[in-house]
Amino acid sequence: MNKKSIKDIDVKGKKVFCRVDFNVPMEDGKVTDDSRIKAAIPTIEYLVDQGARVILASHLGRPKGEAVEELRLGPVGVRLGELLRRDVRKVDEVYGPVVKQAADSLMDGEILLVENVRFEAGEEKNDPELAKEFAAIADIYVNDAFGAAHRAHASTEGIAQHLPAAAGLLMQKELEVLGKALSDPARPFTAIVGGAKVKDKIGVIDNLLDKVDNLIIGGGLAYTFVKAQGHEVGKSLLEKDKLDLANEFMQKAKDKGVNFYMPVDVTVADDFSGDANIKVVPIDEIPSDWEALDIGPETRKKYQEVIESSKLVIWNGPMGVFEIEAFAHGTKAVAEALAGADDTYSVIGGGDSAAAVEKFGLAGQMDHMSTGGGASLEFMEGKELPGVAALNDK
Ligand SMILES: Nc1ncnc2c1ncn2[C@@H]1O[C@H](COP(=O)(O)OP(=O)(O)OP(=O)(O)O)[C@@H](O)[C@H]1O
Ligand SMILES: O=C(O)[C@H](O)COP(=O)(O)O
Repeated sequence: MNKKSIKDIDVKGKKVFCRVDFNVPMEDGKVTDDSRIKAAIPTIEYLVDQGARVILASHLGRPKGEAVEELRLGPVGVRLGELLRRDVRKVDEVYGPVVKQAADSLMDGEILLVENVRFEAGEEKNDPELAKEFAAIADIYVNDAFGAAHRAHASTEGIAQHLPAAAGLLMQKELEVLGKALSDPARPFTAIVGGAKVKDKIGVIDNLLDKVDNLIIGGGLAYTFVKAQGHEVGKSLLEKDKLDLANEFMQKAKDKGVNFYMPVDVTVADDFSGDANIKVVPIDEIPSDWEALDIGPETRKKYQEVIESSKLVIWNGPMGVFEIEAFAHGTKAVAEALAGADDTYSVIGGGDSAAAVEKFGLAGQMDHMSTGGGASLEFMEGKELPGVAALNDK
């Protein structure tokens, strides 16, 4: 990584404004998945151990510039305190005199959590005045919020213009793992791209076709490719305006010598529900009034073989409607193959694939689970992330 990390700077006794991504799911005022909080702990502990005065800031949800009671960071602070086994002071303001006073009264190694930065309209507008307010309470800026690094907001980008700015340990790890995968991958290198729509994955497929040995397609987006190959897809998801693009991608794969894997059989249903009638059919026999909601057993087997023979796999997007048990087999088979393949380095590109892996209880067996959904997607598209670009070069 060519950006400064917290290990390159002296933080002792300094007030460090540390942007984290604590955008976690909550229910009834309790955090229901704390993986993103856990992922930030190494940076927070490092700062504490070095004697920094730590000011943590995060967004939660999309409150659109005003205070929303359910999106306060109180429960997040409580969970963080439990995980760290330390006091985490929490203020109910994002910036201003109360926050400044709390920050100034921190002793070395103490931690303060400010309120949800998206309660301020200036956050998402990257308002320079808000960025200056953030900078005014600290000596150093650390960005550990990889999940929000694709956003050019006041606490992810603007503030870095006013303070020495370095990456946290999570940010550093995400950039190193994803960066190495794209620039110097172990081979055979396989990408698995699934999810709902081709539209959302155009940049990723295009960029990965320049780099991978194998590209596996699954999920709802597969059926636009299936149709482009001349098969009927019934009521399956189809983006008619992306048929030419699907053909272009398949041609590009051929030109580049990339093995392009598509479903050979699918689970179809007569309704989008767990109670629907379902059956497995070959890919060229999808009935006109049925919908393909998962890859079939032959496809699972083939995809598992490709995974097992790969040295590196990047996975983004589920293979089917994994939220419904009957259509979760394909996604589960991919997750299990990645978990079981000891010689395969597995990178899960955040978002729904990460949620699926968590749901199957296989997270601990993956080599790298990205904490970024949109951010890892943009990274895989080859885009520069503003929250990274703004940090100081080494
Ligand atoms: N065959 C299918 N038909 C309809 N929907 C599908 C199908 N396969 C997968 N999906 C749905 O696609 C959704 C995930 O798509 P999306 O593109 O949002 O995922 P992602 O890229 O993993 O996530 P994120 O955008 O959060 O990173 C899931 O809710 C899943 O149910
Ligand atoms: O959950 C995420 O992907 C990040 O926290 C970014 O959230 P956002 O999409 O609301 O900017």
